[in-house]
Amino acid sequence: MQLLVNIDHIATLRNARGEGYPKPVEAATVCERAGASGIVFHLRGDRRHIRDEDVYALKKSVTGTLDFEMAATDEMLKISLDVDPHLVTLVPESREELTTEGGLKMSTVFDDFQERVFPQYRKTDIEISLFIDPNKEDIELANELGSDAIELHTGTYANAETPKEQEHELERLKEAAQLAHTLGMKVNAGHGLNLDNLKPFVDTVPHLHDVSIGHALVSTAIFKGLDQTVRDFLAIMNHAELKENS
Ligand SMILES: CC(=O)[C@@H](O)[C@H](O)COP(=O)(O)O
Ligand SMILES: NCC(=O)COP(=O)(O)O
Repeated sequence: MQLLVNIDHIATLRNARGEGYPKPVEAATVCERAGASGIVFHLRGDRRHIRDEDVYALKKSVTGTLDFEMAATDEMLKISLDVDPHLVTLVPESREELTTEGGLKMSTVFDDFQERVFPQYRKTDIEISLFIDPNKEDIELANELGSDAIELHTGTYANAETPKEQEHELERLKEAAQLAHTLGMKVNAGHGLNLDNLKPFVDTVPHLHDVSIGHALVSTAIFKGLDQTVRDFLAIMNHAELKENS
């Protein structure tokens, strides 16, 4: 299981004053030195946080996995093909949302992805991951498309208000991970994970490959420092992995 740190909100802070700091690329270096296996960024159509120049700077400096999250627009396809990250994670996106609000509706995007999107990446080594909700139909359609990976949207779990709801969401995520793994896809996950909800998640959900964490990690880092915070998230993930392998 790998921790990929999403550094979008380092850019949010940088953009708040336009002084050029903190630099996402410097944050990425600290995260990798602290043990993160890679970096995620979401280049939004409205460029509200990460900007094109950040993407190219990250491509130069990140040594581990570089995960380019994006909506599957022609503009983003072109940039991602030029940048050549290890992984693209396709997500739904709307300008009005504060953050990604749900997974891709695979039945809606299937034909377009099959005809326009997948063929362009299939000429490259870039792996494709689809950000989807933990349900059978979306996972099966992701597999039918030939996706390398899915990223399970953990937001509903993260926002669960009662232990019962949380348990229900964990069960859905567990079944979804098992199905995707059985079908031969990598299982990634992320959205809304924090130091409180990460442990039950990694203790319950099997076959996790990349777990991407951003907003809560960057927020915690304000108090604890980025290096220590990455180590604290990693400790939870490594402990779960040791338990699984023992
Ligand atoms: C796909 C996902 O769950 C998040 O990474 C989200 O895309 C982050 O975007 P924001 O940083 O704009 O919330
Ligand atoms: N893909 C999910 C991600 O990169 C991080 O999401 P969040 O922790 O910022 O909600």
